[in-house]
This record gives sequence, C-alpha cells and structure tokens, in this order.
Amino acid sequence: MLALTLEEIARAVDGTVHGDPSVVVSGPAYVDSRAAEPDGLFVAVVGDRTDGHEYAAGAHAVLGSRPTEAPTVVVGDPVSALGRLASHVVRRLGTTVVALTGSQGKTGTKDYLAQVLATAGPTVATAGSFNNELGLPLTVLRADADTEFLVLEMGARGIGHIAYLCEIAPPRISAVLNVGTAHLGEFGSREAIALAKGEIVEALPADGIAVLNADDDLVSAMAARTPATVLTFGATGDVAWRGVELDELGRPAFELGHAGEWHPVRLTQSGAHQVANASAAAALALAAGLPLDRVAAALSEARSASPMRMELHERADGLLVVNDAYNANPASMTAALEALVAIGERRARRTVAVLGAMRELGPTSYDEHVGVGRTAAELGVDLLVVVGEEAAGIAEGFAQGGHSEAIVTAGRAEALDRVRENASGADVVLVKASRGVALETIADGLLAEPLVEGDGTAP
Ligand SMILES: CC(=O)N[C@H]1[C@@H](OP(=O)(O)OP(=O)(O)OC[C@H]2O[C@@H](n3ccc(=O)[nH]c3=O)[C@H](O)[C@@H]2O)O[C@H](CO)[C@@H](O)[C@@H]1O[C@H](C)C(=O)N[C@@H](C)C(=O)N[C@H](CCC(=O)N[C@@H](CCC[C@@H](N)C(=O)O)C(=O)O)C(=O)O
Ligand SMILES: Nc1ncnc2c1ncn2[C@@H]1O[C@H](COP(=O)(O)OP(=O)(O)OP(=O)(O)O)[C@@H](O)[C@H]1O
Ligand SMILES: C[C@@H](N)C(=O)N[C@H](C)C(=O)O
Repeated sequence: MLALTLEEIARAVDGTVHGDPSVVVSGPAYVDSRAAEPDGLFVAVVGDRTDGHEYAAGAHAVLGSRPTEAPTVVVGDPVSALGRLASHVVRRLGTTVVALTGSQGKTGTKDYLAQVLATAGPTVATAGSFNNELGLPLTVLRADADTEFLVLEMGARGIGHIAYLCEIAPPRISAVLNVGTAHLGEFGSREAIALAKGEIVEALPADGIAVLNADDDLVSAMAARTPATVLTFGATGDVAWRGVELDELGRPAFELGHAGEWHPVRLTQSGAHQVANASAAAALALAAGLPLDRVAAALSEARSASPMRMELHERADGLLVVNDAYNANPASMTAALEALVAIGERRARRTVAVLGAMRELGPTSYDEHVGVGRTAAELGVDLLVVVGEEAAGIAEGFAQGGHSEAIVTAGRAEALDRVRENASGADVVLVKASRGVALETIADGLLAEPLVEGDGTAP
C-alpha cells in the first residue's frame, strides 16, 4: 500500500486518531487478525459471530469504530471508511484500473487477465472472489506505486452496488461478461441485472474502453450506456474465436482472433465456457495495450488460480472428480453438465452428476431446477444424484427428460454414500451447487476414500 501515517489516513477517512498519529502504514489492509500483514492496517469489523475489535491487540495499526489497544483511527463505519481510504489511495497511484463483472465467469476471467497482464508489468488482482464493498477496497490497498495494472472483480446483488465500487476505484477499462440469472431473486429480473452490471461501463471516461459480450443481447446493448470506445468479444465479436476443440479432459484448444490476426490458444481449464472467459480476458488485455500474440501465449500458460471452479482430480482407481462446487446458477449448471458429458464421451466414461440447490433465484427457482434436470437428461447424463429437498426440482426435470429415476438424497452425507455405492473408477463425477450448500465435501470425500485391493470400495 502507499505509505501513509495514521494522521493522513484519519484525514482521508474523516476519522480520529487514538494513539501515535505518526505511525506509518505501508502494508496492506486486512480484516482477519489471524492473517495479519506486516506494517498493515487491521480493519476491525463487527461480524455475525464476533467483534473484530476484540482481536486488535498487537496490530500495527487499526481502522475501527472504537479505540483499541493498538494505534487506531476511529470512524463511524470501518467498511465505508475503508472504501474512502481505497478511493484516496487509488487516485494517487498511476495504475491502470481494469474492472469486470458478469453473472458468471468473473473470477475465472479475472484469473486469466491477471496472469496475462503480469507478463507486461506488476499486477495486483482480486484475491479469490473478493468483489464487494469490503473485498474490493482490500484489493485496491494491496497496490502500490510500482503497480502497473489493478484488476478488480466487481460483484453485485442490487442496483447501485457496482456504481459504488466504481466510485471507489474508477476503471479506465471495464467489461461485462454476461447477464444471466445469478441473484435473480435479489434483482427481480434480468433487465434489472443488466441495469446493475452496466454501471461498470457507465463509469468509464470518454477515453476509456468498454469490453462487451457481442453474443449476449443484454450486454451488447450497454454500448449505448457508455461514452467510452466499445470493443466486443464473442463468436461474433471484435475479439473472436474459431476452431474450438475439447481434449479428453474437456480443455479447449482454439484460435483467438482480432483485426484479421489469429493465434492458437490451448487452455488448461476444462469446459467450453472457458473460451468466452479467455476471449474476454484477451479483449481486456488488448485494451490495456498488450499484443495479441503475447496474450494468446499467456492464456495457454495460465493456471487455475481459484478453487472449486471445474477443479479436476483423478483418484488412484481412475475415478475422475470434477469439483465445480463454488456456486451455481442455471447457466453455470448447464456449462458444467456440458463439460461433464464432453469428458465422458472422450474418455468413454459413465457420467455422474451430483447436484444441489441453486440459491437466490427468486420465484422461478423451482422451474429453474426442473430445467437443469431436463438439461441433464437431454445431455445424456448416466446417473443423477440430487442433494437435499431444496434441489428436488432437478430430479423432476430429469424424469421429465425421459431418463431413469434420479437418486434423491436428504443431504451431503447420504449423497456421498450413494455415490460411493454407485460410482466406480470408470466414471467421471461432477459436483455442483450454490456456495451455501458446500458440496465440495462430497468431492473431498470421494477423493479421500481409502482404497482397498479387491472390490475397490472403502473399508
Ligand atoms: C467482515 C468479515 O470478515 N466477514 C467475513 C466473516 O463474516 P462473519 O460475520 O462470520 O465474521 P465473524 O463474526 O466471524 O468475525 C468478525 C470479524 O472479526 C474478524 N476476526 C475473527 C476472529 C479472529 O480470531 N480474528 C479476527 O480478526 C473476522 O475476520 C471478521 O472480520 O466470515 C464469513 C465466513 O467466512 C465471510 O463470508 C465474511 O465475508 C464477508 C461476507 C465479506 O464481505 N467478505 C469480503 C472480503 C468478500 O469480498 N467476500 C467474497 C464474497 C463476496 C460476495 O459474496 N460477492 C457477491 C456479490 C456481493 C455484492 C454485495 N454488494 C452484496 O450486497 O452482497 C457475488 O456473488 O459475487 C468471498 O469471500 O469470496
Ligand atoms: N462463461 C461462463 N458461462 C457459464 N458458466 C461459467 C462461465 N464462466 C464460469 N462459469 C462457471 O460459473 C461458476 C462460477 O465461476 P466464477 O467463480 O468464475 O464466476 P463468478 O462470476 O466470479 O462467481 P461469483 O459471482 O460467485 O464470484 C463456475 O461453476 C464456473 O465453471
Ligand atoms: C457466494 C456468492 N458469490 C454466490 O455466488 N452466491 C450464489 C447464490 C451461489 O452461491 O450460487
């Protein structure tokens, strides 16, 4: 972080210093004392389970809503003060702010983009999915005077969320990946989601660049909402792809093109949907001034940086587990099922889908779950295990799709037992549900399973 004294921080956030005002903060801000940063700023937040102020002792410096044993800048609301501090700092840095949003793919695209830009200069990017009013300022305050690119993932569950984040860190380049149905229950309609996501291009300056998905009508229409130059990505975009082929793990190889120039890309992440994310990252990198050949090469070198997104592991007996359990909405469920079937076809494996609830979908939630079940049947998934009553519609859709009965379980423990009974080393298993369902426990359980000679089942 830019080195600032507590006195300077207090001035920037309209706070009051309790303790030595000359203490210099040069490290990042953080919210968990168990992951303290040297010379950093501990942001004390009152949470659902405990009060961060209780853990301030020993901190180098604190931003909180009351004095602590450590040098503290006291403010009314530490989270909004953190936003003001980030806003103050980012305006003093010469870094290029690149922001992106969308209903799905933000983190994956951010991970691609961060690795591509890092080939051209020091880059700071959102850790994991730290993309809200707390996570974004924490990311900004990891940047310093040497940072050339600041890559910010921006999440939203309502109108104005992204506009607020753009006030903290105004982007010069920004992208909208897609408008799906994630958090539809919070927004009310896809049109409202589009209104919210488009705030990221409305915030651009006239000399900025808006990267929009040419294949998504709600996104391409956002061109009318920005003063910036528009650069599109997609099968029909300015930045396009052709010749997509999937290998036996569903990893795409394709040609990436722009302005008549084409270069090969071979991704190490599974799923045809990664092509759109990689192409969006390419468009953002081109907008930041990188040449297409370097972008294509860097995409092929990019490693998976965030867990539980199409995370593949093979067990000793050959069972292939696809842990895509970070979250779930209808579009990402469909993408994951398509990847599952693609792998099954290429490795001559039986396909097993272990699916739980998709949350925050609002009144159409049950129908959306039925739709996912129908998709699984139409794609030819061999065995479906449904986890929890909340996801029951998936089983109904599977039956409607003309497939044999799904195995419906009460919860994760029962589902793990059923998968252990029914899946063998010749299968590929997909595990997917919303974050709160935490189906990674099933993926972990399958991979942790001790194998015994003979029947290959756990003791
Ligand atoms: C403040 C905080 O850290 N919250 C996290 C904490 O929540 P909880 O209330 O349970 O905290 P506690 O009561 O346990 O502790 C209080 C504080 O004390 C600290 N502390 C505790 C013990 C100790 O020994 N030392 C300590 O210092 C502790 O660190 C607390 O600060 O834990 C939860 C479970 O792990 C976390 O989920 C919670 O994080 C909150 C939600 C958060 O906002 N985290 C951000 C850093 C973040 O960006 N998280 C992202 C997820 C963001 C997200 O969901 N994005 C949505 C869009 C959201 C739009 C937004 N505008 C909205 O309205 O929602 C999306 O879909 O993309 C992430 O984690 O990936
Ligand atoms: N372009 C896409 N189309 C459909 N599904 C996608 C796409 N990109 C990623 N996904 C899937 O969506 C899920 C979430 O991916 P990712 O974390 O990258 O999205 P996100 O937008 O960052 O999510 P969040 O809002 O929770 O941060 C994963 O299952 C991933 O495989
Ligand atoms: C965890 C949050 N980013 C998210 O994606 N929530 C939805 C509802 C999910 O978990 O599927």
